[in-house]
Amino acid sequence: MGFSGAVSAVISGGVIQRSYLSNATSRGLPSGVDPACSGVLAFKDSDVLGSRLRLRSSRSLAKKHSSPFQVVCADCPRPELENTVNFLEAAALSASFRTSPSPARPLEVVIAGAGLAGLSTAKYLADAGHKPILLEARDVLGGKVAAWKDNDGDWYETGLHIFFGAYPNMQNLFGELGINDRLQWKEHSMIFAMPNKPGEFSRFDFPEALPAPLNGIWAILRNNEMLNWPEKVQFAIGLLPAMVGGQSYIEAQDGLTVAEWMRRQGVPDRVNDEVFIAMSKALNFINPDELSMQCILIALNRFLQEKHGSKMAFLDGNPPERLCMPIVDHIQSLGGQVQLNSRIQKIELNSDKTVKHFTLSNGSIIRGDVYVFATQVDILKLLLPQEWKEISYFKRLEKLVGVPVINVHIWFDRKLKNTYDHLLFSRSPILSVYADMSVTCKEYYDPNRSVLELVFAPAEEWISRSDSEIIDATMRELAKLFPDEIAADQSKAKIVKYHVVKTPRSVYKTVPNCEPCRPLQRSPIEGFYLAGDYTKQKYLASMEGAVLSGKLCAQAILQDYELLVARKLRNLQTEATVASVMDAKNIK
Ligand SMILES: Cc1cc2nc3c(=O)[nH]c(=O)nc-3n(C[C@H](O)[C@H](O)[C@H](O)COP(=O)(O)OP(=O)(O)OC[C@H]3O[C@@H](n4cnc5c(N)ncnc54)[C@H](O)[C@@H]3O)c2cc1C
Repeated sequence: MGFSGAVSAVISGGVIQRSYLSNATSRGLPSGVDPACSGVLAFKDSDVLGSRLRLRSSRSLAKKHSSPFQVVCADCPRPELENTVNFLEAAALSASFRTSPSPARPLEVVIAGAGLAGLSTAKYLADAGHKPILLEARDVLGGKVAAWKDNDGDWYETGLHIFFGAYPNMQNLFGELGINDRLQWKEHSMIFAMPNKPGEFSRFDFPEALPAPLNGIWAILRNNEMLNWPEKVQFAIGLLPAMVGGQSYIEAQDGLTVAEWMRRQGVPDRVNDEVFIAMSKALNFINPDELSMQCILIALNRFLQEKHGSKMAFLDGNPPERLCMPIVDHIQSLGGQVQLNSRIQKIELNSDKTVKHFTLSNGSIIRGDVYVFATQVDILKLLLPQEWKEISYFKRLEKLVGVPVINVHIWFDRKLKNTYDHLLFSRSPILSVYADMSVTCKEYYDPNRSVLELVFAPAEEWISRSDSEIIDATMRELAKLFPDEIAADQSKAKIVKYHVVKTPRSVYKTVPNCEPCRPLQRSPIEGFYLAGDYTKQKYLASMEGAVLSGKLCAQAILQDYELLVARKLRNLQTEATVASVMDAKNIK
């Protein structure tokens, strides 16, 4: 795909000063633009006009960012980058860290948890000239994207992870780290198994030639195997208020489950059964009778508004090495620290309820100027100091509870044929999505045997059962998906080995009325911040949400810089006074 046109915007002092539309400058930056502080976005020729209009209409987003920054949307051969305000905003936010004036007194920021949110917080703070100290409890990076190598050298993961076109902050991060080529983009389709026709699949194919939302509408209209015409029409009518009401309508649906919303809108049950059970399980590992409708509407909005929103990519290998390590290298190259096996056991407080220090499980004490908790919400709740528990900001966290999920890997003795180089929606009552990783992922590629990675959900009833029970149940479902190749008793394909990874508390369970309980990254405790996919950000509990939450957390710390430096100086003064009093009294 060639890009010969470029759109550039110079944003300074929080306002877009100039925007450029020029073929002549497409290979270079327009004059007056500092290359060191350019965020990168790509625009196709055909989209340039639309992009320019969007740039104009996006002035308001520039005002959100306090520090002056520039964004250059230059030539870039990345079809996955979409010309939307979301991408511009993501690039702008990234650029604001790199271009913020270097701090006279860099802050030492202690961050608990090296999942994507903690890594992102540390990365962007380091970009802004501060000193993150990232502490991870386990001996592996990545949290919910963690993975391990078994004795044969094969990797197994916490979860089968898909990167969507509608992940602007994630794609920006890949770009900033220079690892774009590690995203393996698949054809723009969604592929569902057909439970009533074992071994068959039904596809939603998004045509490249059409812009959003027409490509999505086309994909839905062209599929006649899952929904018939009257069902499609009734669903479209049900969705009309969302189309007209926009964001405020979407937010107002947080009080309803998907199933309740469908009934209220007169959408036939079959639409729920055919499409939304699979979608609910893929989004939050639960069924539509539990999931908040807001979650579905946010996903639909992103998938339908952005041309490549629902386009999917697999990482080309294991996430700790292929994604997390480059972030760590970046942090360390800027003077930050990352320590594994460093579990925070206690948050110790000063008399004014601010954080005095973190105590690790090995007894060591870690002090900083600022403290961030980027652990799962369930861990934060366990470690909350008694003195904070009645503060409403923390009290509201009670409603946020991690949902159980299980990730299953099965290595077979042969190459299975009834599969695609793509993510597949199993539409099984106990399985969600799956993929043959020996086909979809470069590092796991194997020409002779298949490696199925499957998300087992809902997992509430299964989480405490044995691995062999889980594998037996999985095999019974796989026999329906591969009727010619797999039998539950292994009389067809044989299992060479398997791994079962249970996560009893994964992403927060997005039941109705959770949204008001999601905390902002800035807490009411001076010098204490939160990051994590469960914190307030406009994406769901996802990798994109985790990365964005880290950026927002770093942004809040930068905004509070003066206050935090004043606090640091006060603390230094107090320590000096205590030391001199002790000296005077000759106390050791
Ligand atoms: C099975 C599965 C499939 C998924 N599929 C997708 C997908 O396809 N696409 C997508 O976008 N998202 C997916 N997700 C969700 C995604 O993985 C998460 O939203 C995201 O990784 C969360 O990142 P986080 O940093 O907020 O939290 P976490 O990854 O949970 O990170 C928290 C970190 O804190 C550490 N920690 C905990 N306690 C302490 C302590 N006391 N001291 C120090 N450190 C501590 C933990 O070890 C962990 O490393 C999936 C998740 C699962 C489980």
